[in-house]
Parts: sequence; C-alpha cells; structure tokens
Amino acid sequence: MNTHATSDFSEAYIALGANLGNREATLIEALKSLDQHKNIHVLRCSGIYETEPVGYVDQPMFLNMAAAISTSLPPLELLSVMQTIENRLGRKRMIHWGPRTVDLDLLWMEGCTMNTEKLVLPHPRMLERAFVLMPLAEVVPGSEPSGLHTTVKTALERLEGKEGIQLWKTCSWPSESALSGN
Ligand SMILES: Nc1ncnc2c1ncn2[C@@H]1O[C@H](COP(=O)(O)OP(=O)(O)OP(=O)(O)O)[C@@H](O)[C@H]1O
Ligand SMILES: Nc1nc2c(c(=O)[nH]1)N=C(CO)CN2
Repeated sequence: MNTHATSDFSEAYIALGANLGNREATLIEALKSLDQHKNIHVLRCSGIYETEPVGYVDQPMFLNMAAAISTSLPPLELLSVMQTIENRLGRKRMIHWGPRTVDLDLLWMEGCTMNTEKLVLPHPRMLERAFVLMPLAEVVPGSEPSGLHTTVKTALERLEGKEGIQLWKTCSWPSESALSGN
C-alpha cells in the first residue's frame, strides 16, 4: 500500500461490497488488484462492516468497506479498471441490486462532477446509504474534499436521525501486509 500521492494524481473514493463466496477474501483481492495497477495507489482502507441487504432484501448479508485511492487515471478509465476487477472476481449481473461476489462503486473524485450514461459523480445514491457512509467516514480526511455539497459526517448524522442503522463492524482493517500479501 502506498502512502503518498504525487501531484498528477487525484484522490478518489471507492465503496466495496460483497455478499457471495468468501466475502472478506474477495474484498482483499479487489483492493490488491487496485493497488497493483500502475496508475492507482490505495491510500487508506476502512474497517469491514457486516450489513443488512438494502433495496433487494432477500439475499445474504453484505460485507462493506471503503477505500481512498490516488490515481492518475481519468474517471471513465478508472471505472473501466474497477469493472475489469469485478468481472475477474466473478461478478455476474443478474438481479438489480441483487447478490454479488464483489461490487466496486466510484463514489467521487476530487474536483470532478459528471453525469453521463456510464458514470455519475458523485455517486447519486451514496448519501442515502449507511453501508457506504459509515466506512467512508473512516477514510475521508478531516478537511473533506469538495463536490458533495455536504460532509460525510453531516450526511451520516442526517441518516442516523431518520432510521436505525443496522451495521456491525467486523474488523478494523486491512493491515498493509494484507494488501502486500506478506
Ligand atoms: N459512480 C458510479 N460508480 C459505478 N458505476 C456507475 C457510477 N455511475 C454510473 N455507473 C454505472 O452504473 C452501472 C451499474 O453499476 P452496478 O451494476 O455496479 O450497479 P449496482 O451496484 O447494482 O447499483 P448502484 O449503482 O445503485 O450501486 C455501471 O455499468 C456503470 O456504468
Ligand atoms: N447492505 C448492502 N446492501 C446493498 C448493497 C451493499 O453493498 N450493501 N449494494 C447494493 C447495490 O449497490 C444494494 N444493496
């Protein structure tokens, strides 16, 4: 895991989810694959949370986490790398919001908003999802990057006021050695 971004790299935030197979091993594999890409550095990882399925509820519990990365890739190329990793790890798209071996969502990239068929940034549903916001709060820096029109902390407090949040933190994460394979 790299700890420094260089100037032509910008910071981006990714939500990871898995509810089929060896969920934790798949999340680690996805992070390793991101970090091994020459234009992506994994900067920080949240803990892993076990979460009730949201949306389509008749499916297994998820593990969710978030990561801060730095990347020199433009947004659509980053999305394409993420989708290649999802496919390699066995993601099949069968049911909308249904079970998946791994899901990588691009939440937002510093200084970048866009609204195209392939990619919407910031992610349009991120502020409604405790399974995204709680891990994300662990990896955003104190001075949060712009573009969200709210802070992650405020969005999470708003959500907590609306509904009881069912999340269980299962472990604090991935040590560098988990990513490097040592
Ligand atoms: N910010 C984004 N991150 C990831 N995919 C996005 C984003 N914005 C748009 N998309 C598009 O959404 C499509 C569907 O993505 P995916 O199958 O991962 O959705 P999902 O995870 O089931 O649902 P949700 O988008 O609500 O999280 C992708 O093919 C991608 O082109
Ligand atoms: N708990 C939980 N529920 C979900 C998740 C997820 O990652 N975690 N992802 C979904 C589609 O992106 C739909 N529902």
